[in-house]
Amino acid sequence: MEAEKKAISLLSKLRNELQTDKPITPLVEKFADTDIWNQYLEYQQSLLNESDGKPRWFHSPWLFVECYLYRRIHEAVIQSPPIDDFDVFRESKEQNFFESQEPIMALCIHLQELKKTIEDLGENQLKNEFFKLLQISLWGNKCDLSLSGGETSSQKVNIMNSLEGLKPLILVNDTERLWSLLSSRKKTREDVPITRVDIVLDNSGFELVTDLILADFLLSSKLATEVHFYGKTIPWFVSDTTIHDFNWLIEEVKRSGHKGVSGCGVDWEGYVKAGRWVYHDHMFWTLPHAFCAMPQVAPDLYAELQKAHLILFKGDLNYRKLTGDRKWEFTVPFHQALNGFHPAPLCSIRTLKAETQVGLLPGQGEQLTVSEPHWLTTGKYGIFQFDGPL
Ligand SMILES: O=P(O)(O)OC[C@@]1(O)O[C@H](CO)[C@@H](O)[C@@H]1O
Ligand SMILES: [Mn+2]
Repeated sequence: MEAEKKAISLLSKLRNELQTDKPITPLVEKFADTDIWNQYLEYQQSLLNESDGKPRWFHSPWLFVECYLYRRIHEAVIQSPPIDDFDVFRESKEQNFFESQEPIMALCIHLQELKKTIEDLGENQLKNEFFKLLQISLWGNKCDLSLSGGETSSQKVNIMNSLEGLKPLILVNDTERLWSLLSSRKKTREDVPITRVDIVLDNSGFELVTDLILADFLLSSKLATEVHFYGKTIPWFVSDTTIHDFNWLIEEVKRSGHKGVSGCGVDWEGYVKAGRWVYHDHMFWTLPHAFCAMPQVAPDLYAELQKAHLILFKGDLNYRKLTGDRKWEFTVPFHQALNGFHPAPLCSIRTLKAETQVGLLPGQGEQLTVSEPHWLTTGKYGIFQFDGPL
């Protein structure tokens, strides 16, 4: 109880600093990333003129301040042993999973049925299934909990029946590029025995299920031979996936009373055990840096990503970090906005929840602004945006 009281008082102090626009203060508790965070704060300070004073909550770049908020929440917890490994968002993540039971069941059963005949599918049928599961993983990204302030944001209906209707909402659709990359590698499998797809995960709960279904399909269809996942090392943006969430979810799926569903859990655990699914932790994902800083800040992680043949970046926050969260013109090419970040061919799979979007056709963004002023932030629209050699 003493520890809880301490954590709560640190959190109220944090809330007060935020609400009254106090200066952003250095982190105090020694942790693996503390020095890097404090250096980044100094860097933000160095961007200001002397008369501007210190970085503050209402005046510093949103990406930095928002990441800092979640890092400070974590600091309040690690300063309060013995509850220093407590995940303050765990309950809402688990609730999201349980509230999405029906569509989860429908997806798992669909996958199990598909796998029974997958060897006999023709090229076009396989491609259609690939596109379907990609779209499910895209719309799964609607279900994050930070946009709804932690309020329930689960998936209630079976999304498979809605895909056709949602297609016009995909503003950039580079899925053909993903297909041609993976299917041409598969055709030359004898010369290229390994195809590695890396997935930089976003939210746990329903979205993670859609990502694991896609990852299972990649192996079952032989479009990939191994899938590597990246999650967060600390609780992050309410719903983001940690290793605990990843293992917990597989275990829950395995424990389902429905055979089709539990079969998925058994297969997924098997992939992990066999090393065909590999989960990686790295503190870089919970730093405030844009991804173009990765070669300097986390060269080991950059080198790991370079081993992939395709990297899928799930979600809105990853898109903001890919593009540096800048106010780009809508027509700036994605390649340019990546600002030198090209570890391997990559694709952002994201529903739009923040005001950064590049790679649109001339006039496309302006037209949307006229008809729907909030199109950038509601999560209604989505993109598959690819960058890689033609
Ligand atoms: O990365 P996700 O889960 O798709 O979305 C997270 C996110 O949309 O939630 C925040 C709103 O509170 C945004 O800053 C952030 O980009
Ligand atoms: Mn998220």
